[in-house]
Amino acid sequence: MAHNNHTHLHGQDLPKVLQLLPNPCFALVEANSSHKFHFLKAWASPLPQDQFLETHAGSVQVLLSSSIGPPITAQILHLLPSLKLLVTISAGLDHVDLAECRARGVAIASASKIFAEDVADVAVGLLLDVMRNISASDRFVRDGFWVSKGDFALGSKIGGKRVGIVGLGNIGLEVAKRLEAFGCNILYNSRKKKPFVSYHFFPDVCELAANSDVLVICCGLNAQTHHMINKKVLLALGREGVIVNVGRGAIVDEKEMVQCLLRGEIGGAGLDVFENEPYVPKELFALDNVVLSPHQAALTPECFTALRELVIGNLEAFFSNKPLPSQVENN
Ligand SMILES: O=CC(=O)O
Repeated sequence: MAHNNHTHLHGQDLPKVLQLLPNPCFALVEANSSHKFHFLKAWASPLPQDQFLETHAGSVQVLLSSSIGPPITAQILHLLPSLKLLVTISAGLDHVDLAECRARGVAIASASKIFAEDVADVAVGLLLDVMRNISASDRFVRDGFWVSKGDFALGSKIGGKRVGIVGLGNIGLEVAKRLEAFGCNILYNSRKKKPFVSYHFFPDVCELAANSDVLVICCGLNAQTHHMINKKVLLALGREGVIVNVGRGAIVDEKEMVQCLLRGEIGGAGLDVFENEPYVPKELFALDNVVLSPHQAALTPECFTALRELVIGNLEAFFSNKPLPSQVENN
């Protein structure tokens, strides 16, 4: 095809990066690197997605994705036989068919290192809030009850509490570091014992719950962790026990958790993630021992800037055959 628009021709010649859906973070990436990469937007094409992918099947080596929106399925990967790299702007990988990526030799770069500190801050914030009644106290004061009713219910001390971290990855380690400074005793459950930490390891999550005052869920969602925090684990955590979830909603059996909270079988919950977002079980709205947050633990402007740089770094590394800055293991 003859091109007389030089800039346009130049753009077409740049390495291609595919996006299936619009995303504010992809827009930031593009704003800073449109001179280096040609961003193909399936969502902006009049063609149906499958047809758009077929049109570019031979040339697309990189796909940008996020955990919001439709998953990266075997069917999508099948339509992209030249794909070599999936860059996801999430820490979680539960939206990706990892086995299919493995089978096709598609490398994955994620954002888990970037989000770890911010997510850990929110995990600790939720823990403090539930245990010291911060949000509930705020409502108490605003509603004028300090004047009309007097004292508010006591919270419990943070120092000395046994905190069981489920998933000692980037996020879990940051949670542990922060809560150690509060004087908590850190325990954990993970796929494998970590040789580089001295925290007590529990191979069984139910045992961990039975030995913890608080469980902080920091692991990824996969077939093994789906509903891993079931009724048995919740009952083992016990009447005073608090659950904090900054992983994925479906790691906890949400229906059982709601029942346990309603029956007083666990002490409280601080939740940034839910099974059916953005829908939150309504029963939770009336509970003062529950703190709710709209899956925003990772969302800070600082994080977005770092994320933009990380994505561009991965794209540059890939197209110049260098090691990827944030490749994840997919064995
Ligand atoms: O939930 C957010 C993420 O996985 O990054």
